[in-house]
Amino acid sequence: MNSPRKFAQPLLPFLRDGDGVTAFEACGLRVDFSRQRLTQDDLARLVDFANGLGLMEAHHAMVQGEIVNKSENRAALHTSLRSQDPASPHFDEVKEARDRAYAFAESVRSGKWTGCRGDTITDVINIGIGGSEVGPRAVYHALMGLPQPIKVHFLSGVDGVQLDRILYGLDPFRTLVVVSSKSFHTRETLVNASVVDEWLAAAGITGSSRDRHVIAVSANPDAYKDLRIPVENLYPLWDWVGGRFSVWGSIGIPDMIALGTDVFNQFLSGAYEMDRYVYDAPVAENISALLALIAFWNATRLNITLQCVLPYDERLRIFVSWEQQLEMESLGKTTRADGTVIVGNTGQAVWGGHGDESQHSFYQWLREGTGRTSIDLISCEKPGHSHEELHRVMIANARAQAEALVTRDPSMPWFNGVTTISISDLTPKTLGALMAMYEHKITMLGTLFGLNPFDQPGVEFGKKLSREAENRLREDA
Ligand SMILES: O=P(O)(O)OC[C@H]1O[C@](O)(CO)[C@@H](O)[C@@H]1O
Repeated sequence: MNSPRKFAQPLLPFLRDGDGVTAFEACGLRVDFSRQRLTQDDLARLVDFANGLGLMEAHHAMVQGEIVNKSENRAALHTSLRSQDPASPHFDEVKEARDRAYAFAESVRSGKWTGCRGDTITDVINIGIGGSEVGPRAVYHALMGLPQPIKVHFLSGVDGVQLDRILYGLDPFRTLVVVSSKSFHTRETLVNASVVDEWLAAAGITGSSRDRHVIAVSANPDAYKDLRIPVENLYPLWDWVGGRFSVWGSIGIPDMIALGTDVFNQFLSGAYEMDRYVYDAPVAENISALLALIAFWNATRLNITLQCVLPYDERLRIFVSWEQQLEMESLGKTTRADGTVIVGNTGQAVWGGHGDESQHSFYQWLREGTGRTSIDLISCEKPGHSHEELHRVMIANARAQAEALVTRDPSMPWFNGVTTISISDLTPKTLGALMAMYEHKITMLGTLFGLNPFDQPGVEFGKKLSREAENRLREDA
C-alpha cells in the first residue's frame, strides 16, 4: 500500500462554497474569485484588516500626490498621466506634454514628419529596457492591426542577435529611433543607441539630418545633450512616475505613432475609468483591493509564493512580462518603508504564458507537481479575429482549465487558487482598465505588506558589478 504522501494537503475551502458574492464587474472586466482558497468569513476579516490599516486612505494619498515613495522622496503619480480631472496633480504639465507627443505622433503618421531625404516613416525602433520597453511592447502587441502601416521594433538588451534581426531589411531613411530611458543612465539603452547611431551614420544620416530620425524620452533634462539631439526632440517623463508605471505618458510615443492618438486616448480613458472606480469603491467591492487582499492571504496564510498569469488570447501574450516586472520589481522586498524587517512572505514570483500553449507545457506541473500556485486565468469573450471554431475551442479550454486547475485528490501535495478575469471585448479602453487594475492591486499590496512598492534598490548592486566586469574585460582586450 502506498505510504501517505509526505506533503498531502487536505482540501481547502473555496470562496464559492460559502454564500456571498464571489465575482465583481467594472470597466468591461469580470473578475471571479470563486476558485480562490478562503471562506467568505476569511474574506470579511481581510476586508476589516484592510480598512483598519487605512488601505483606501493610503490609495487616495497616492493619487493626490503625497510623497509615498519615501526612500526616493517622491510622489507616485502614474494616475495623473491618464487623469481627465483638471484638479489632479500636474494636470497642465501632463496635458502640455501629451499634446506635444500627440502632435508629433500624428505628424509622423500623416507623413508630415519625414526622414532627412523626405521619405515617410515606416518603422520605429524603440530603444529602452524594463519599464521603458515592456509596457509599450505589451500595448503594441495587444492593439496592433493587420496590416500595421508603421511597425515598432523593440530593442532592449545588449544583444547583437536581437539588434541584427531588427535592423535586417530596415531602411534607415524610413526609420525613426526613440531612445527611452527615465534615468538616461541605463547601460543597455545607451550602448544600443550608439550602435544604432553607427547604422544611421553608415547610411550618411548624421548631424542635422539625424535630427529627423532620433528622438528621446526621459526624466533626465540633459538627455538631449547626451544624445546630441535638439531639445525639441526630447519628450519628458518625470521622477514622480515609476518606470514600470510609465506606459501612459511619453514612453508610449511608439504606440501613439503606430496605433494613432485616438487609440491611445481610449487606452488612457479606460485606465482613468478604472482609476475612478478603484478610488471610490469600498474595499469589499473593489476589484483591485480584493485582488491585493487575496494575494496577501495566499502569500502570508497559504504560503503560495507563485503567481501564474495565463491569458487565453495572443493579444495579451506580452502583458504577462509587463505584469511580471510591475509585480516583482514592486514587491520583491523584505523591509518595510520604515526599515523594519518583514517576517514571512511578501511579493510572489510572477510567471506565465499563453494559456492554451501552457496547457501543453507546464500544466502537468500545475496539476500534479508539488507546488502551490495562485493563477489569474484571463480570457476575452469577443475574439480579436473571425475564426469562430478557434474561438469556441479557446473559450472552452479557458473555462474548463479554470476548473481542472483546482480539482484534485486531497492526498496530493499541490494546490492552486484560481481567479478568472473575463474581458467582454479587448479594446484599447479595456486594455487600459486591465493594466490600471493590476497597477492598483500592486500598490495596494505594498500597503498591506507595509513596504515601498515604488523603488528598486536591489537592482543597483548587479549593475555595479556589471560595470566593473565590463571595465576588466575592456582592460584585458
Ligand atoms: O528607464 P530607465 O531609467 O532606462 O530604466 C529602465 C529600467 O531599469 C530599472 O531601473 C531596473 O534596472 C527599472 O526599474 C526600469 O524600468
